[in-house]
Amino acid sequence: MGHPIRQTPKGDAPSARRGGRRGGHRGVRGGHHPYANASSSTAGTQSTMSTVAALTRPTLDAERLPARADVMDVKRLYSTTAGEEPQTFGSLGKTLDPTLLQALDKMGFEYMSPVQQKVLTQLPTLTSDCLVQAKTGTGKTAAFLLPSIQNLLQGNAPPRGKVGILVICPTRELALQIAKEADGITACLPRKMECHTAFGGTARASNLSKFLNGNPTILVATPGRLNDLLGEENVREKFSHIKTVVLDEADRMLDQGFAPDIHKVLRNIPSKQTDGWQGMCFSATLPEKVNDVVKCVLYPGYTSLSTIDGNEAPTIDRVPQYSVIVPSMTQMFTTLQALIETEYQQNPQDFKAIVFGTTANGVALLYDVYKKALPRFRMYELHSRMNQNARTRTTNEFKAATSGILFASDVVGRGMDFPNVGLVIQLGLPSAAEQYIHRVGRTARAGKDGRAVTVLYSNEAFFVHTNPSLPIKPYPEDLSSKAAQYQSVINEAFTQVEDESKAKAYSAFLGYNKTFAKKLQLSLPNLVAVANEYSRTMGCPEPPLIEKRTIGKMGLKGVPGLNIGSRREN
Ligand SMILES: Nc1ncnc2c1ncn2[C@@H]1O[C@H](COP(=O)(O)OP(=O)(O)OP(=O)(O)O)[C@@H](O)[C@H]1O
Repeated sequence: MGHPIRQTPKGDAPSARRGGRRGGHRGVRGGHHPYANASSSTAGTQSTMSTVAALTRPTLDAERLPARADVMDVKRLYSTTAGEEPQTFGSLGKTLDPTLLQALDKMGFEYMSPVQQKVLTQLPTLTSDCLVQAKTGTGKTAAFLLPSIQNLLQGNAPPRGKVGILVICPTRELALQIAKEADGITACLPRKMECHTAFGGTARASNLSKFLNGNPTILVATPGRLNDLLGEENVREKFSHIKTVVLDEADRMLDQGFAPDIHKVLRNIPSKQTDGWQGMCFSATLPEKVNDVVKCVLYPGYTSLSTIDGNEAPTIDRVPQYSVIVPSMTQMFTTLQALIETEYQQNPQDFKAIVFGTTANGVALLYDVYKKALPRFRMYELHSRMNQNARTRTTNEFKAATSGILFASDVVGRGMDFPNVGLVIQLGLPSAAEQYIHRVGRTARAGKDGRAVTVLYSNEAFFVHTNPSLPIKPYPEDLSSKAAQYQSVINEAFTQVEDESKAKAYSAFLGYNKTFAKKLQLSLPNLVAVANEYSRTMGCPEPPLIEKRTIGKMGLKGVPGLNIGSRREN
């Protein structure tokens, strides 16, 4: 990964709580904290400086200001099924600093969500280690930021220039989103608490220098760039007074893909055993196996909190979930078109949807074709083949959009909060139930309603049967005849899509499905036959060329039906 450590500008606010409680049940360093005790003259100076900073960086400030929540919806949402009203943050008494309460009020956070209430009232202390599970979109971000920030405010702030809270999360987009929420929560402190981000994709040097020369009390980072930076001695020194380490999307951060990176990070910051920092792990999905691996950040005896009943699927109850099973690859694109049209006709007002594809190149192709086939919608694409600027721009645009369709890969499958998405479509086999659940969670957030539809071809249909706890029902309408009517529209759209885009999608399709060939009950020649059917559906007269080396890497050497050759020479 490549990219920035970015400094967060934000405004300062008037009042401060003096002194404050001292927390910590084990060896947390105490000491003066710079946020709650600013004298009025210091606070005044800071305030003026921040105002200047804010004025000179208006765009950045606007980008990072959290939107106000819809209080009425949230009150209904956070009520218990027994009809009990949720508690307000104000009812917590002295648990939270008045400046944090003031900021929450500004953000429109009046009532605690169930996970926030559990964390703030049921943890033995705000610095206790915890493993926390709560459904998607129910406010886990504030649930880990509030106690960790409060801890700094009650006498445990690190010295100036040092990192106090490290949040590690899987994607760049999520890092920015978490940082924005941290900015919101700390917006009313008398003295600015800087939140920096570190993630791949943009200039390293300038951002590193901002981090080193700044005062990054909070750092939100993705593991790759964080490790890259931790290779530098002066960066490691910044972590000498770390108080809290949060793993957001903990099951993802500790799975095979990320775990080595996390372990490397942990080797480069003070040891938990000797330093006693607080560990917090949060996710909507915490499969059993996570319990074996969380010990790298949590002490034995850590507190487990969950807002999900034992056998319940961690998807939001308000989301009706459907599957559409398509008999063959040839109907995939027409069925998606019919589905979008049908859903739109049912809910035309502010139609805002996300369509997840299985691979980045597959998503790019979907975007290319539906831009032509569904011109009435504003289309967006978001995947790892785009540069970071384009990714950030699209993220911000789609967050702000009242309607439109985002074609996305899993870079935004977890954690991302796109307000008012009313429909999530998944096209192709989700790699695991957890991935399915997180994608569904991009809708019905913060009290809003939503629907989710998964479109699978027949060999992929096992996904529904092998995950019986997921409340997926057959789609209430047979879309086949409607789909057939869109054949010419799709064919025409494909004539306008570049061959290169088709070839990349074809290759990605082969690579992705090869890893699931057994589950799909496809022999390798049959897998290639399905991929070739996919390419014919895209209007390719013959299967796109695929390099010998790529075939070898995919483990498809010698499999009949492939068109071996180099696209570059042609
Ligand atoms: N107490 C609250 N009152 C009003 N809105 C809230 C409250 N807490 C969180 N929100 C809003 O709810 C939305 C979802 O919150 P958040 O992104 O933290 O959910 P999450 O549980 O982390 O979701 P995911 O599992 O997808 O990561 C955000 O827009 C957030 O600003």
